[in-house]
Formats: sequence, C-alpha cells, structure tokens
Amino acid sequence: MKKYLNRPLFTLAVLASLLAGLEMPFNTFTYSFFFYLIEKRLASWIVPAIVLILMGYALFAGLKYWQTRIVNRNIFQINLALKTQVVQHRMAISSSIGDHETDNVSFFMNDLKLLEDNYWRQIFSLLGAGTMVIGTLGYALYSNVLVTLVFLAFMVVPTFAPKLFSRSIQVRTQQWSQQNQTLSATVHDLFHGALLLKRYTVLHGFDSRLKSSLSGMEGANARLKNQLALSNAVIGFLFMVFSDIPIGLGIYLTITGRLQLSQFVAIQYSSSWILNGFNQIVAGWNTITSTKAIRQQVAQDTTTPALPQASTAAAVRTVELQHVTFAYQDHPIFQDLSLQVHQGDKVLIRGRSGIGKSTLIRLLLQEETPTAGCALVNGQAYTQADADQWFGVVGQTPVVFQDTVQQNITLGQPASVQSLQSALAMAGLPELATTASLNASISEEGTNFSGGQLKRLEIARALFFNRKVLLIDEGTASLDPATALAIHRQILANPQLTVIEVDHHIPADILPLYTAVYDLQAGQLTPATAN
Ligand SMILES: Nc1ncnc2c1ncn2[C@@H]1O[C@H](COP(=O)(O)OP(=O)(O)OP(=O)(O)O)[C@@H](O)[C@H]1O
Repeated sequence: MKKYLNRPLFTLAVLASLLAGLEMPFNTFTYSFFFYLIEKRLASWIVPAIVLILMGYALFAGLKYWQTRIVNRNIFQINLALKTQVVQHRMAISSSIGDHETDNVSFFMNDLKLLEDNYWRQIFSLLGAGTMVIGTLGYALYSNVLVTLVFLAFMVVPTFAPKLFSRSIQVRTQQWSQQNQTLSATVHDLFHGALLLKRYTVLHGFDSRLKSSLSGMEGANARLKNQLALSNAVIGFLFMVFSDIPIGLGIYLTITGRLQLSQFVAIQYSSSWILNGFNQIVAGWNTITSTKAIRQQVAQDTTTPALPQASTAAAVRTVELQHVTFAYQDHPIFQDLSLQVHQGDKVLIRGRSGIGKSTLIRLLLQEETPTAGCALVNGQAYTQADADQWFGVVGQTPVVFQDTVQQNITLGQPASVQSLQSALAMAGLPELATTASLNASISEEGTNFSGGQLKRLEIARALFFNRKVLLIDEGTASLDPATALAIHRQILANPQLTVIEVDHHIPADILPLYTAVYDLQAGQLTPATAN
C-alpha cells in the first residue's frame, strides 16, 4: 500500500498528527497546574496562566484544523493514485464487453470507500492517538514514576483482548463485501430493466430478490457493526476494570502524604487519557485489520499488464482459420473448420442462433484458443494484441461512452478535423462532422441516438483507428431493412476494407454486395448457393 503514498505529503501529515496529538498532554499539564496553583496559593499567577493556556488552546485548535486538511489532502492523493490503478488494472484484464462490470463497480464504490475510512484515516488517527499516549505518559512519569508504572502494569492486560475478535471481524467484513456485490448486481438489474418491468406491469416482480439482497447486505452490515461493537464494549470494560484499581492506590498514597495532590491529579487525569488512547489504538488497529481482505484484493490490482503501444499495423493480406476445432467445455462448436479471406474481401457467414458465429469472431480476435488448428494473418500466427491492431469490431450491442460524439470516435486520442470528417463520411455519417455535432453528448447507452447512428458511429471509430479488417457480429440485425442496406452499401463498397460479417439473416438485396457467403452448420463452413 506504501506505493500509493505521496512521501512529502505523508510526512507532513505525520508531523501534523503528532503535533495535534500533543493537545491532551497539554491538557493534562494545565489541569494539574491548576491544582499546583491552589496547593501553593499563587493567586497572582491566575490571570497570566489562564491567558497563556487559552493561547495554547487556540494554537491546538489551529493545529487540529491544519492536520485535518493535510490528512484530507493525503486521502485525495492516495485515492487518486489507488483508484486510477484499480480501474486501469481491471479494465486491462477484462476479456469481454461488460466483463464483471457490476462486481468491479461495487468494489470501486463500496470496498475502496471502506478502505479510505477504515484503513487510511485510521492510520492518521492512530498516529495522533500514539502521540497523545506517549506525551501524556511522559508527563505522568515525570510526576511520579512508581505510581505511573503501577497504572501501566494494569493497562497491559486488556491490550490483548482485541486478538480475540480480529478473526471474526475479518470474516464478517468479507461477508459484508460479498453481500454488497450481490445487492449491487440486483439494484443494477432493477434500474436497468425498470422500464421493461413497467411495460409488463410487473414492477414488483423482483421484489423478493430485492428484499433478499437488501436483507443479506443490511444483515451482514449489522453483523459486522455488532461484532465491532461487542469487541469494543468488551475491550472498553476491561480497560475500566483495570484502571479503577490503580486509582484506589493513588488516592491512598495522596491521603497518606506520599504523593502531592497535583501529582496525583496529573497521573489520575492522564491515566484515563492514556487508557483512552490505548483504547483508540487497539480499536483502530482492529478496524485496520478488518480491511485485510480488501488490501489483498487491491494488491492483486497493482500490476497493470503492459498495454500494447499503438503502432502502424502491417497490411492484412490474408486472414485464415486453418482446420480449427473448438469446444466450450464438453460443448463442441467447430470441427476442422477452415476459412480464407483476402484483403478487400467482403465475407458473410450465416448460421442459426447459437451455432457459433460470435465464437468464430472471438477466435479471430484471439479471445478464445482453438483445441486444434489455428488462426493466421498473412500466414502467421498472431497474438490478441496484434488482433487488436488489425480488427475493428462492430458488435451486437454498440459500446458507447457518456461523452461527446468526438470522444466516442477518437476514444480520447488527438484527432484532426480531416481525419474525423473522413471516418464519419466513410461510415455514412457526414452530417455529424460539424463542430456542434462532434461536441454533442451521447447519453447512457446512447439512448439519444438511433440504432443506425450508433452502428455507424462504431464503424466510424474502427475507420478512424485505421483498422484494416471489420468484424461485424450481427451489426445490423436490429435495424430496419433500409438502414441496414444503406450501412452495408457504405462499408461493402469500400475497397480498402476487408469485412467479415456474421449474421443469422441478411436480406436478399444485400447478399450480392459480398464477395463470398458461407453457411455455418454442424461446426463447418460451406459456400452458400446463390439465393
Ligand atoms: N463463454 C461461454 N462458455 C460456454 N458456452 C458458451 C460461451 N459462449 C457461448 N457459449 C455457447 O456456445 C454456443 C455458441 O455461442 P455463440 O455466441 O458463438 O453463438 P451465435 O451463433 O453467435 O449465437 P447468436 O446468433 O444467438 O448470437 C451457444 O450454445 C452458447 O450458449
């Protein structure tokens, strides 16, 4: 976790926490000092003493505010670095569209928030509590070593108590985290499908799932809080038991004249704060321990796989599947399937739903590995990173970001107006090439754009990124015939582009635009007869 710290800022926060933690020793000193003034009858010191003490309190008020600001600044920096890394890592390891989306969002929103409150902020409070204990203890020892040591001896015993609870707290934190993920998935589904449920007039159809997810999460939350409360109650009680016994001894020593009143007051007053400080430290340590599972998870997220550097990809002269056999577990999909596509070809692969059309695209993208045979480009084996350089994918569901049209095409890359205009024109969206349209926002899941526009936007994106081969997975299946025909005319007429399209049904008027049409049946490809 250390790598997320900004060292100078962290050092400043340590210094600020240490200084702010001196307030209680100062408090102890002033309290004891009042009894010293009474004991010695120093009436003339009262006004200057109070003025100085008030100035001290003003200083500590300022210090505490400064410390909070520095801690918040640290949390800001830590969260910036840590959350960026977690998001980037999880994005880099995702292997399909929407992969673990709900779990990742839940981890990001809930677990990382818990890490902030129960780990990072606790570390800074522990530092303050540590200084308070050391400073107050120092002052008590200065007052009377023997009596202070007696107090300390009694304090040691209850510090072992938290160990009794740390394991059960950890388990309950894990359960809470799991229940949170389940609830996030449920709530995500419900908000996502709200309109659909309303249309079927079954808005309450998933009430039992919602209640079960909610009660699972709230129950786990309550059990975690209860366990923390039980742990803290037991620890607190033990501290009180072990603090009252030495207080009795102090009273006895003062009555019998072996201890001055101001010394006893200093030790007695400070002992409760030392105990309190210890209490805070062990409870804080307990809370920090409860984040172990999340920290382990974050540690796994610390290595972001190196992303391939964008480079000028070589021309794609041929794309092949050579004698490919593939199965999902024991579910065979392809058996000795071969396909050869040349630069500029426009190939359509037809097949009924579930026959393996999307799987064929995933094999070309190297997202799946054949059990026999291989995918080749220019006669050579290639990696997933190579595939990403060559292939532009237009999927069944468009992937759009809640950002401007321009950002959706360029994905944050710098772009010349000319390159944008050219990509949009080739994709059949020349009307979007104006400044106003490029700056227009696309809403969640592209609901303010038509299905045809979104498909064209995906095509424009692939063309902007100069992808040589367009893999279209039922790209126009959801569109009306006229729009589907218009999009096909646009891309199938582009001589630069190699197109491999899979679809269960393509209207007859589009078929002549392909250079080859195959039917996928029983794990094999067969050239289609003209129809
Ligand atoms: N990750 C997976 N694990 C196990 N089985 C899978 C997986 N992905 C797909 N399948 C199964 O493999 C078969 C082929 O799936 P695929 O998505 O390739 O079909 P498809 O022809 O594209 O279907 P559709 O036209 O309905 O999109 C289906 O029976 C599907 O249930």
